[in-house]
Amino acid sequence: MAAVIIDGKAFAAKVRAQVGAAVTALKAQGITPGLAVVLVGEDPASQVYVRNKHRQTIEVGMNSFEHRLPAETPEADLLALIAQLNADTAVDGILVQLPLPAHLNAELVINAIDPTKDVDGFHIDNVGKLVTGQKSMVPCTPLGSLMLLRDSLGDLNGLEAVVIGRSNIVGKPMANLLLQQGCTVTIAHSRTRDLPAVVRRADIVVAAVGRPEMVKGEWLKPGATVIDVGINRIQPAGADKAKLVGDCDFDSCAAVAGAITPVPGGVGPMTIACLLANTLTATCRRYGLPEPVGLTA
Ligand SMILES: NC(=O)C1=CN([C@@H]2O[C@H](COP(=O)(O)OP(=O)(O)OC[C@H]3O[C@@H](n4cnc5c(N)ncnc54)[C@H](OP(=O)(O)O)[C@@H]3O)[C@@H](O)[C@H]2O)C=CC1
Ligand SMILES: Nc1nc(=O)c2c([nH]1)NC[C@@H]1CN(c3ccc(C(=O)N[C@@H](CCC(=O)O)C(=O)O)cc3)C=[N+]21
Ligand SMILES: [Mg+2]
Repeated sequence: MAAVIIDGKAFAAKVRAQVGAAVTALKAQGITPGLAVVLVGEDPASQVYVRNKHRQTIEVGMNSFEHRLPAETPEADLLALIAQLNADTAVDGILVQLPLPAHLNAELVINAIDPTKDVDGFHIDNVGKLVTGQKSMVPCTPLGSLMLLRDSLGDLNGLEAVVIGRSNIVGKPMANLLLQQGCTVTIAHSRTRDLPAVVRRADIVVAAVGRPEMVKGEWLKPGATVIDVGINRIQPAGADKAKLVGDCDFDSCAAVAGAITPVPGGVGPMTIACLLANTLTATCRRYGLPEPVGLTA
């Protein structure tokens, strides 16, 4: 049996429609949510994401504020911009695109953001709240991945989950969310011994590695649900155009999995949809309004 292909692009469109409807209702009360995105430097991939975020922010009816700074921007200037955005009443959400140029201390910069406006959920206050089960802003990629898993599988209690990757932006928050959902969670990484054997026990595999097509179908338990977070641009031999692939070898995995997200069209679109959902959530909390249903963890 071939796997169900999880349509993240379609799911993300539904999330954005729900966000858009909520924004329309807020605007009728005189509130327009605003998202500020800060991009330092000229990384081409980052430019594409920032452009997509801007377009989709406008499409759901929010205000979008873009701040593009030169690669050599001094840290003090970036911190001053963040202080200004923290104080700006038109700004409900702030995202600083990562990675930052090497001379900037990303940890310091992220922790300078007002945690209630930290729509990436990377501020240490939000990380601590997520780990201890307090209400927080949840990182967009893990939140979007969880929405897809709950839609595919329903109740996740008792399931074996293996998260490959232990980064602060994907692997660790994903593992914490799955733990909260009642999964038995294993976090694998570059030091893991016998990764195929670890992956084989999983009902849920989340691959966030950054290695093109690394996870093979033979590693999977038949029927497993596979969330492929990886975004890798590769140059296939003989082809003239670069191609986007995930961290999973799609064809061999789809032959064994029960369900799998494609790349593109899987987790990527959910990440941006959840960024908008988090901006809406931040706005509702700020005004003491009820939070949107189904858009938080
Ligand atoms: N779809 C989306 O919206 C998003 C996609 N991404 C993509 O997800 C992927 C992961 O991103 P990110 O978490 O930032 O990446 P990082 O490079 O920060 O982390 C990668 C993790 O994978 C582990 N790893 C590397 N090689 C191996 C290996 N051979 N076996 C097992 N584990 C390994 C590393 O282990 P160790 O810690 O030991 O070094 C590390 O924990 C990338 O492809 C990125 O482009 C990222 C963000 C959003
Ligand atoms: N502060 C911060 N927050 C982030 O959330 C953040 C970041 N920095 N830095 C970079 C990563 C990466 N990321 C993606 C978002 C959307 C797609 C996406 O929409 N992907 C499309 C394809 C897009 C394409 O063609 O390149 C898809 O998978 O279908 C991918 C990757 C967010 N990130
Ligand atoms: Mg406003």
